Amino acid sequence: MTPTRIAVIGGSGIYDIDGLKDAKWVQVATPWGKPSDQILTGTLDGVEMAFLPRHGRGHVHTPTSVPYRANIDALKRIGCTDVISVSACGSFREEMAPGDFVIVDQFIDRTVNREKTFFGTGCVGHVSVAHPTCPRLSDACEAAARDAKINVHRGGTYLAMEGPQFSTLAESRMYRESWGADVIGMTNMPEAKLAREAELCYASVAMITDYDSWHPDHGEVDVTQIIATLTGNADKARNLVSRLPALLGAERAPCPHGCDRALEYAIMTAPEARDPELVAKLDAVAGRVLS
Ligand SMILES: CSC[C@H]1O[C@H](OP(=O)(O)O)[C@H](O)[C@@H]1O
Ligand SMILES: Nc1ncnc2[nH]cnc12
Repeated sequence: MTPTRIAVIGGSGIYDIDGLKDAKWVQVATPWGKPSDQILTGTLDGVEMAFLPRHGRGHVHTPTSVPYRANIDALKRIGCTDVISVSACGSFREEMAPGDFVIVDQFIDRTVNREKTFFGTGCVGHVSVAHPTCPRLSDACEAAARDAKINVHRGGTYLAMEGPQFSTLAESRMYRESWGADVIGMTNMPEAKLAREAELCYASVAMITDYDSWHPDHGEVDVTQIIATLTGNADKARNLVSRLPALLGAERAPCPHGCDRALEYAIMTAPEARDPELVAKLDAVAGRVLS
């Protein structure tokens, strides 16, 4: 058993969490640049917690400019073991209504303008993301949502788009009808891929704010409508997060799905061919297998 440290990455509308004991905002330096903001650390029910606002306090970063690699490195560097992403999303399903939460289990990555890996020339690694979210952590998120009386759907495919503009009507219909996506957002990729490379368990809680633009009765999505739904969603998300420490516990057994061992056989580059500079940058993310 090893100590649990739960990280929460807060999306649009969620810039802090309440109730942390010994709460302190800390700056974490990383070889991948500055994270989106300082990280709020503390304990909740005796479990170590870390909260990072994805867009920064004041919502400074666009979905494209979020420093995804620095964020995941920083969380790993301070000892986080589990990462829960809480994000605002549009829905492609009538039954996934604004105000509902979806515990996402698959992604379609349509982002094109982001750094998506910690690896590179001189240290090549390939991890599997066939199952990009952690079932154990997703179980805890689902249980927390049910305890908090949130209308929650287990499982769903999240289409990650580049943004920052919302989709055209033709794209919205294609994602829904041909591609089978359930929800749409702009940030869970490459975050989930990077969490896997960093051997972190990752779960995604999608908070539905709108029906994107496909729904004949709801017209096109706009930010005013999203913000109106976000306020209620943010309170529900805080309630969900407050229940996680009791469900996950202060000590954790190795992940039964292997998230914490994702790099075991992933690195292809022969030790003598590795770039020492890149290997040094990978100290937090891949130190377990590189040192
Ligand atoms: C405020 S609407 C669009 C914006 O909201 C979502 O952000 P996050 O995933 O961080 O909650 C969506 O992905 C867009 O970035
Ligand atoms: N419809 C939508 N498309 C993309 N990102 C979103 N975030 C919230 N609603 C969204």
